[in-house]
Amino acid sequence: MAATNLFTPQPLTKSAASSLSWKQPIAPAFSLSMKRRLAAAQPRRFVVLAMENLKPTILVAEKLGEAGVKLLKEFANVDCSYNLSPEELCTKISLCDALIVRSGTKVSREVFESSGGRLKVVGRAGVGIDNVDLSAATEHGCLVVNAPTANTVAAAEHGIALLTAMARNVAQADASVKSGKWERNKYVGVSLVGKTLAVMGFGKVGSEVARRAKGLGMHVIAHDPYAPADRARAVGVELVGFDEAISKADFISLHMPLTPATNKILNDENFAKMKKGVRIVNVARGGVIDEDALLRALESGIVAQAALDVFTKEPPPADNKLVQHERVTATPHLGASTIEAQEGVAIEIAEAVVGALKGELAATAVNAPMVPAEVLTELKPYVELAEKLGRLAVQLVSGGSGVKSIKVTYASSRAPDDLDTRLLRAMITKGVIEPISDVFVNLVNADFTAKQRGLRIAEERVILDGSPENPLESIQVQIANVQSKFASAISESGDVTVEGRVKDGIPHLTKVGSFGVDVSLEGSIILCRQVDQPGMIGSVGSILGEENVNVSFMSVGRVAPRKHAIMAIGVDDEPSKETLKKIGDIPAIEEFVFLKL
Ligand SMILES: NC(=O)c1ccc[n+]([C@@H]2O[C@H](COP(=O)([O-])OP(=O)(O)OC[C@H]3O[C@@H](n4cnc5c(N)ncnc54)[C@H](O)[C@@H]3O)[C@@H](O)[C@H]2O)c1
Ligand SMILES: O=C(O)[C@H](O)COP(=O)(O)O
Repeated sequence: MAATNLFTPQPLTKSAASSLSWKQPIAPAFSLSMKRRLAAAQPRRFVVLAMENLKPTILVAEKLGEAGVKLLKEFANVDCSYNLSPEELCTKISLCDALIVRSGTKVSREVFESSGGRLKVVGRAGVGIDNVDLSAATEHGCLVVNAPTANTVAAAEHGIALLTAMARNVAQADASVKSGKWERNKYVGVSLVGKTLAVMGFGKVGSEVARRAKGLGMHVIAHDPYAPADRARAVGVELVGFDEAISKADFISLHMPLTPATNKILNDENFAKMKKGVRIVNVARGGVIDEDALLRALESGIVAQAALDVFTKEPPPADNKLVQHERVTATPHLGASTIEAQEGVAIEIAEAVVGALKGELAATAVNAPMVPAEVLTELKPYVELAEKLGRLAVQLVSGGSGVKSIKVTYASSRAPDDLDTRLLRAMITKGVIEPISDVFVNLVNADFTAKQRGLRIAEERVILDGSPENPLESIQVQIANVQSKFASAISESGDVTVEGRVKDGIPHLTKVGSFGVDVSLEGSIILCRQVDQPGMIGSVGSILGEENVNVSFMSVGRVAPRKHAIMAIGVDDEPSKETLKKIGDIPAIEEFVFLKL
């Protein structure tokens, strides 16, 4: 079975994409067979150029460590273009399959819109993804991945560097000495030992800062509404409420992401709650501090000093009053800038982007479910089954019926917690939406697209007795409140119903309406309802045979002998209209439908 590519996103046009299967890795699928064909047919120079063009293109818009660029080049054409204006980025992006940025590039909605559907992955070479419009990425089915771990230590070390440098006026004293002065009394500092440090945001960087600050003899408390208390306890840190943290602290170090909830979280109201003479370090994001309020707090003496690596606008304007302030130490967003961190980040993001372009699920996906590789391997045939059932169900609906409500029933012997259905739901959504629209659906945009189209998908689990060896016994897809072009597809519940299961790793259709069938879901399917009588299989088979349509499978499901039956015929080729008409003209056939998988 081909590798499952869960991220194959929107090619430029749907017709151009029809040859590209959801399950084919983007570049390798092209390159292997196409390269061989080109090599056989074309002069050598042309072949090289053609092969280059078949590789995906990755735009690296900010400086990335060499090791990462090298990794990217093994897989793709890499365009390293730094300092692009927003307009230049929008122009270039339509030629790129992936984009890699750091914090200096705004990946706005316009970027996704300008990509014309070609952009499949945005890689953020670092942690903070506040410079990427995640909603726009999701709406465009574009995966966003980041490199969340490789710069943690660098950021924590920079936080500690700023803390100690600020307390001892290192930057100010250095500038003074360089200007020829010797001001020993002016730059008397404060000690850290025994002082209380409030770490705001006890995640990766925050906990590393806490660990180091404890080593400096500080009393460390932390505030993080989402951090587990045992993780804090393990570092010897007490988790406290926001007000308690900021009011008890001699030093405050910020380590939370910039979100609507943390935007300007240090504002006039909260500065007023702080101890007079508090010192503040920010290596998180400029936006978590109201910079005007900080200036006022510095002027009023509430804040004695601040050390800032990040600013609301980067770079800050040259006359920025905070940067110019005597009691502020400023660095140009250097938290992640060590040789070691940049090499690590570059490799981490290159691997994530290449993996995503190959269709692998990224462990650092920001806007898609992260599914462990072993779960994905196990679910692979069920993922295929889910998409095909969606595709079949929607093709059974009469035009104009308006598909609005889908019920999916998963029958499994596993406990509900052991079955992650997000992938399956996404693929059913893809199967249902794609045949009836121009929208391309993937794991990233499936839920969004369903919601946007007013499509409700209800999921139900049926827990079976038996061995939980397989993740699922069957998947049933029902579309409610619709007419069917094949009346027998309506089950007793009144819904268009199809059900399938995986047998020996191959998806099978096992039920249509209330009729049991058994056809492997490969190629296409003809469904006929007939009066159950001898010779039917032969009649249909010979019409198809005369037209050279290869039959892969046939199965008959009936309510009772000599009553109604459903014949499901798997075909490798699409029969002509005339052939289908001849089948329809067989007197015992009451209705039939041709369904493409
Ligand atoms: N200056 C730099 O170069 C640099 C380098 C690395 C990271 N960063 C920034 O540092 C921050 C932390 O990075 P990280 O890798 O530790 O991320 P992380 O996700 O591991 O940790 C962030 C923590 O903040 C917590 N949090 C969320 N909302 C909060 C709130 N309202 N109040 C308190 N805590 C809250 C989260 O629960 C989480 O534990 C991010 O903003 C990141 O962009 C900056
Ligand atoms: O969020 C991050 O990873 C840091 O802010 C680093 O940003 P940078 O990659 O622009 O240095």
